[in-house]
Amino acid sequence: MRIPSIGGVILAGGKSSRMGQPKELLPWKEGTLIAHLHKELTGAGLPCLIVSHAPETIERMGGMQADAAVDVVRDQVPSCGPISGIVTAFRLRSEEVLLVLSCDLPFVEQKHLKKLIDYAAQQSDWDAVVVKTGDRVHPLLALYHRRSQPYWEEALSAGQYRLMEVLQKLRIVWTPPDLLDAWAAYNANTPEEYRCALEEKKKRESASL
Ligand SMILES: Nc1nc2c(ncn2[C@@H]2O[C@H](COP(=O)(O)OP(=O)(O)OP(=O)(O)O)[C@@H](O)[C@H]2O)c(=O)[nH]1
Repeated sequence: MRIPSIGGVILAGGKSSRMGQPKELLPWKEGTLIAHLHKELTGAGLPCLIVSHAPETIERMGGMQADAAVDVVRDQVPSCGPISGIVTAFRLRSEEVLLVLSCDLPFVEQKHLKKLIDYAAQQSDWDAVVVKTGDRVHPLLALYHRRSQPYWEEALSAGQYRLMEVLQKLRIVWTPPDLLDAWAAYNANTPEEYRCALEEKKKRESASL
């Protein structure tokens, strides 16, 4: 399916209660997790929208490249979980397709995003292309077509905030389990998972010396 335009979206409006501090602002590489994701999205040639509960903090602390385009906005309907962010992004952006990322993906790189986009372009008639690694699905590492917007809007108005329930209504293409490796979709939700990501990063750095 030809994809005329794609916008990148990072959801960073969660409570981070398991992490105990805002996950998106954890140190990562030369900056923060969110700056890393912003860099990978813009590196893949996509404009970037960040939907956050604390836009001022992100603009101040994110360490994002000053020259790259980024919009940081608040949820239009706050406190309803990732669906709030997805609806806000569809309302504010005009692209046909949104590449939606959670803010806690330390190992996502532009090569993964490009693979996902290339794969999606080869598929037809989808509302969503969602990453699957092994038997795990990753609805916040996914492409959503503007055709899916009414389903997100409807869920938000109905107070039904579970991503998987919306997904059940969409025409979904799941990526083949080997398109992206499990590390690419690894989420750091807890201090333990963040430590584990830091160890993996160190291993990779020493392997590349
Ligand atoms: N814009 C926006 N993003 C959200 C909201 N809730 C969660 N997210 C984002 O959605 C992604 C997945 O969120 P979770 O990890 O399930 O939830 P969380 O609230 O961040 O973390 P926990 O409190 O530990 O569950 C993260 O990138 C969150 O920042 C919200 O209300 N608005």
